[in-house]
Amino acid sequence: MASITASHFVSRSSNVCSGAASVDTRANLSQIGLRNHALTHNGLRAVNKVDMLQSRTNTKATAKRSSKQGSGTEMERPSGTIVCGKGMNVILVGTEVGPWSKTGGLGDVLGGLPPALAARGHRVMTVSPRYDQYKDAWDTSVVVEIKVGDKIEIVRFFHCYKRGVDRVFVDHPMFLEKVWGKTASKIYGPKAGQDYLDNELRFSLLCQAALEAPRVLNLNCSEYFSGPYGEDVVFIANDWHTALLPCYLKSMYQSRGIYVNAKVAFCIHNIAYQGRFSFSDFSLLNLPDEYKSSFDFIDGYEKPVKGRKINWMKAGILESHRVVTVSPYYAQELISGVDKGVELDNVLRKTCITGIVNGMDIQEWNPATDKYTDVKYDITTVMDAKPLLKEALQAAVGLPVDRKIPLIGFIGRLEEQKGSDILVAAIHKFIGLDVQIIVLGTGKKEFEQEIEQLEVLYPNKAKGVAKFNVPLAHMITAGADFMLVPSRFEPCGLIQLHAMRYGTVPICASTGGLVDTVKEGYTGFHMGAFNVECDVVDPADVLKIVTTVARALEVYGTLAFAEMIKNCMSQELSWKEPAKKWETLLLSLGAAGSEAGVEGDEIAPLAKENVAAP
Ligand SMILES: Nc1ncnc2c1ncn2[C@@H]1O[C@H](COP(=O)(O)OP(=O)(O)O[C@H]2O[C@H](CO)[C@@H](O)[C@H](O)[C@H]2O)[C@@H](O)[C@H]1O
Ligand SMILES: OC[C@H]1O[C@H](O[C@H]2[C@H](O)[C@@H](O)[C@@H](O[C@H]3[C@H](O)[C@@H](O)[C@@H](O)O[C@@H]3CO)O[C@@H]2CO)[C@H](O)[C@@H](O)[C@@H]1O
Repeated sequence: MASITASHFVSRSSNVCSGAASVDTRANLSQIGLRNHALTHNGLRAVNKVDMLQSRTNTKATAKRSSKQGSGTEMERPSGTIVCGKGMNVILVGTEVGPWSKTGGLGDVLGGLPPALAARGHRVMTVSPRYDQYKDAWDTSVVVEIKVGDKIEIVRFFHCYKRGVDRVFVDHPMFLEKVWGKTASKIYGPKAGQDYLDNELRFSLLCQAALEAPRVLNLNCSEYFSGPYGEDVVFIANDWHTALLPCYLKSMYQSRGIYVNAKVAFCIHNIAYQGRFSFSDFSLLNLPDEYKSSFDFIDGYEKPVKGRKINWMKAGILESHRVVTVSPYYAQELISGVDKGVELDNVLRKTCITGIVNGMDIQEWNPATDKYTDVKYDITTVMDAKPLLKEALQAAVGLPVDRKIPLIGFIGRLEEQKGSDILVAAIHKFIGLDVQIIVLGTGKKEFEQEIEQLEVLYPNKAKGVAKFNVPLAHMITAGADFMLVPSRFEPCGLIQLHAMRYGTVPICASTGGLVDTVKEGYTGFHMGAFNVECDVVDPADVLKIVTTVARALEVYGTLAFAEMIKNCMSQELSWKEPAKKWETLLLSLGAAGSEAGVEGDEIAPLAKENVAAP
């Protein structure tokens, strides 16, 4: 994408728009274009060879489900039992789902939000590619044929049930053969900045498979739900890779009386990646011509081709029933102008966009139980534990071990978005202070080389690790005193949430979700907003980092600093509140079968397992 080059720019939930409310622009169009390959009840041939899951059918659960659908007898509820199955059938679709596949925050969200929705009584499925031979996911033996480009592809579904969520994995060589063994780095292309040439076909296949999954998979792992999800579902499509889902929903299914009540919420995790391709590629998507206008896009850039293009994200925004992003402040930024809206600001102004701040996975990121750290702690023991964890971290990366020296961490994808280039320029200026810094990230080669140079220049003060290293990410989050987040733009940001839960005080740019989640002087230090042009390191931004780091170091070790650590740790940062907001939003779409999920004691065991703070 152009630089925040064409690219990139420019309360916890809010709606912003300047035009009419989100409208389903095609709801009344009668669709033609039946697919020209084998069709059965669902428009695709579902070959349900052996339904291995069927053997686990739970009749009690079936009865509960039936009562929800009004076709059975309401079961008597003994007091104290968990009541689920009154809520929605929610299907989240995405290219990453943590912990199975993750290159960054998208994987975290698809990992953490679904269990929190399940804990509110909804039946929840994720659909994502099977990039690896996941040990915990079984072959359902359910196979469907899907037309992708001009070929019929055979797709198999794998499945596991974890933390109240059906995790469905779409198995096809376009995913497994390319990515096998490299889930953290090769999902989108052979290396950072380089995409697979067939990404449009890969993600077309994902979207179509995701539309099949609720209808063809007979899932019976849950004690509370059984059978296929059916057609009364609401989809959450995530980022440009899933933008075809609402288009296929209408053109292939609703036009033929299938999924008539189904709805789609389209969630933007990062508007910098939009899926812009040659205009002629529209023919690869197998969509009726009347959809062309939703994809039609002209920019001034030459990549991937000069001039007129198709833009997947634009179509996702226009064809979905609701557009969401991952923080209210980012929602405002997106409609503020062409820079921050990355040329989709005008489209978003028309459709409306709602911002809901992400939560974080408080099971994976828990200082009291973290499997990657030697010393466990909570808010009562943090001041004793952190110096020990700092020493362990210093020793692990080869910096001089000294618990008194303030230590700054950085974790992130090394893309322009994250501002690692601005940070490196600032390090040259502040490294003379009494401070150490550890930078962890992977991404663009030039940025990886920059961070790796740090230890050459400042062997006793700085260390750059160009690896995707989850244990080290946890050690930095626990052992550092400060977490630097110098993002040019940041839709929400999870790094600062993880940091605060570990009592590591963020020093952050004032953009996107960083504005919504970090309070100056109370839970962190704000540097101000940075220049969003990605191809310049603005000296003014370098200065902002240097002066704010100096300001933070002055507070380090004082009573005020201890207070900030406690403020950080005493916050509710889990998915619990965001899940409520998502629930309200999804219910407002009126997907059939929707009822508010149950809350409190009745679902306590599930809720505890999924979202409650230990
Ligand atoms: N080298 C490395 N080793 C180990 N772990 C690493 C790592 N580099 C990154 N990570 C991990 O990846 C995740 C990054 O999450 P973020 O939300 O901060 O950013 P990202 O830009 O990827 O996500 C986008 O989507 C999310 C979700 O909506 C938004 O919060 C965000 O603003 C948006 O840009 C964290 O869990 C972090 O620990
Ligand atoms: O979870 C981390 C992020 O994952 C997604 O971003 C990926 C993006 O969607 C892909 O298209 C690709 O981006 C490359 C882009 O296509 C290419 O033209 C060039 O600009 O390089 C980009 C980086 O390689 O990879 C991205 C991950 O690195 C998701 O869309 C984001 O929201 C997440 O932040």
